[in-house]
Amino acid sequence: MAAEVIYGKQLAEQIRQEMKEEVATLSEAGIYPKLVVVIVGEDPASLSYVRGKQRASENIGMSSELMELPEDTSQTKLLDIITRLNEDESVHGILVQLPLPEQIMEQKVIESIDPSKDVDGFHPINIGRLMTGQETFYPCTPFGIVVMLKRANISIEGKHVVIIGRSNLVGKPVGQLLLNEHATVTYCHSRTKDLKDYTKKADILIVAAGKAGMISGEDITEGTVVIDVGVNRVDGKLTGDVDFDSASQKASHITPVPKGVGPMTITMLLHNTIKAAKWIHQK
Ligand SMILES: Nc1nc(=O)c2c([nH]1)NC[C@@H]1CN(c3ccc(C(=O)N[C@@H](CCC(=O)O)C(=O)O)cc3)C=[N+]21
Repeated sequence: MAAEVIYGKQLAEQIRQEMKEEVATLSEAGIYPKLVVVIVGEDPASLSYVRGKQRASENIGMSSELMELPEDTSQTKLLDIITRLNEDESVHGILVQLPLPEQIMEQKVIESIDPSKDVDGFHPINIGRLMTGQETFYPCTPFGIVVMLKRANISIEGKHVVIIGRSNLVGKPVGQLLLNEHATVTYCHSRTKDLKDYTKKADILIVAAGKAGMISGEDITEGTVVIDVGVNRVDGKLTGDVDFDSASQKASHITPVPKGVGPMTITMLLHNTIKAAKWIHQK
């Protein structure tokens, strides 16, 4: 049986339509959610992502500013800029595009962002809140995955979720979010022995390893839900970590790359920015 393809892109458009209305309502109340995206250097992939974020913000009527800094920007300079953005009351969300050039310590930058403007959900305070089951900004890709599962009517409670990848950006937080949703979670990674023993036992398999085509149909059992978080460029083309053609023969549901998780990530960034704007005005 061929899998049902979950098009994140379609879901994202639906959700963005809802958010567009919310932004309009907020603006009637004098609240104008604003996101600032900071990018250091000119990596073409990073530039293309941040342009996607800009476009998405504009499409829902949200104000979004892009700050492009030169590749050789010092850490001090970047931290100064973040301090100013933290203090600027017209700015609700701050996103510093990762990765950063090597003269800048990523963790230092992440921790300098005011947790109440950390729409990426990467600040240790927000990670801690996620771990303790509190309301906070959830990291966009993990959050997008959960919303996608829910909108596709896939139940999470009691399911065995197997995650491949343990990054701070995706693997670790997606496991935590799904644990909060009452899943049983197994983390696998590059040092896991006999990986296939785990992937075969998954009800929901989340592949966020950054290795093109590392999972194929023979690694899964019939009826598995397969979420592909890979963003790999192979011969200039964007491909996931899952071999779609073989995996979709066995999966019950599968997400494509592109048009799968990626558009949901951007949508949750917009969601978090709106949430930030509402929070600030509640204080
Ligand atoms: N501080 C920070 N926050 C991030 O959220 C962040 C980051 N840094 N660094 C890089 C990664 C990557 N990322 C993507 C978001 C959307 C798509 C996306 O929308 N992709 C489209 C296609 C885009 C294309 O064709 O190039 C799709 O999958 O259909 C991809 C990748 C966010 N990231």
